[in-house]
Amino acid sequence: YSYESIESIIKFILSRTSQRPEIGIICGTGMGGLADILYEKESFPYKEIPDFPVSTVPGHLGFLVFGKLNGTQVICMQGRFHVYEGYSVWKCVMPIRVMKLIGVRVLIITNAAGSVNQNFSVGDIMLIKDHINFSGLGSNNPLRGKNDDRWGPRFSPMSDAYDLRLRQLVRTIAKKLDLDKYLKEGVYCMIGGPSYETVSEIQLLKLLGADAVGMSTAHEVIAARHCAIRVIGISLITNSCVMKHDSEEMPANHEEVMEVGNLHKKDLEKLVTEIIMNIDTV
Ligand SMILES: O=P(O)(O)O[C@H]1O[C@H](CO)[C@@H](O)[C@H]1O
Ligand code: HPA
Repeated sequence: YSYESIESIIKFILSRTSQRPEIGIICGTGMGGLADILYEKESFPYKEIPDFPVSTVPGHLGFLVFGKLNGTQVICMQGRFHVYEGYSVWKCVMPIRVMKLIGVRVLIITNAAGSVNQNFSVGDIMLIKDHINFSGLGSNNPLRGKNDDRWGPRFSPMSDAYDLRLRQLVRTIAKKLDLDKYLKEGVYCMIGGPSYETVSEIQLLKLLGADAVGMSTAHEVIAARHCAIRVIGISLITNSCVMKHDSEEMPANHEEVMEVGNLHKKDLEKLVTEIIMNIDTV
């Protein structure tokens, strides 16, 4: 997508809504209900937006939702794009650039993830402090190809990808909401999927310093940071990864991932609502 092609998508969308949000949300698997915290909603099915990919994964509805929360305008992706769906990585992150041109300054990225850290439990919320972009380390990076400086520089730093002050805000809010017992902080590892990891792969990720694993987010964060959007990353721990060979533990499965997403939707809604209401303080 050229800069100009994103501009024409923007033209299509903005001619259909008067809302101009500065805060974005990406809903993880089973967390599409996060859009329910908004009122005066205007929803656009992805399939009706020119040049937009469509959602193909259960638990990802496929709507771009504009709405308000306590007077603050928000844009929400009810459904994200994964590389394993067959989309190129640059195509998966295209909506981030759409958000940028709409005026988004802060993006709250949520996902469902398996725990690698054995101190984490299902239902915990992991505030992402860093990521390991497993496939991106090879060369499957969303910024690969000709750089357009209107988005950002050729070489983009990532050592400060997960905004420190916003993380402090999330910690404070979690305490206030009495969610701090569920709040963990750690490193998210993005793998390509769609197969879940083998036991040896999980052991490898653990050695590398990963606390949770999933098949999304890192590429989105890279695209967001490239165009100077500040990022909050939140993983809901939906399953414990099997760490030992020949164990009787239940293997990862998408039904469980979606179910846990739904089960803890209220906690996430409370957290995200409070974040949005306080974001201007940082
Ligand atoms: O990262 P999100 O989209 O939340 O979903 C996670 O859950 C799915 C696997 O169950 C994968 O898509 C994985 O990335
Ligand atoms: N592995 C990879 N992706 C996931 C998992 C997992 O265990 N759970 C949710 N998304």
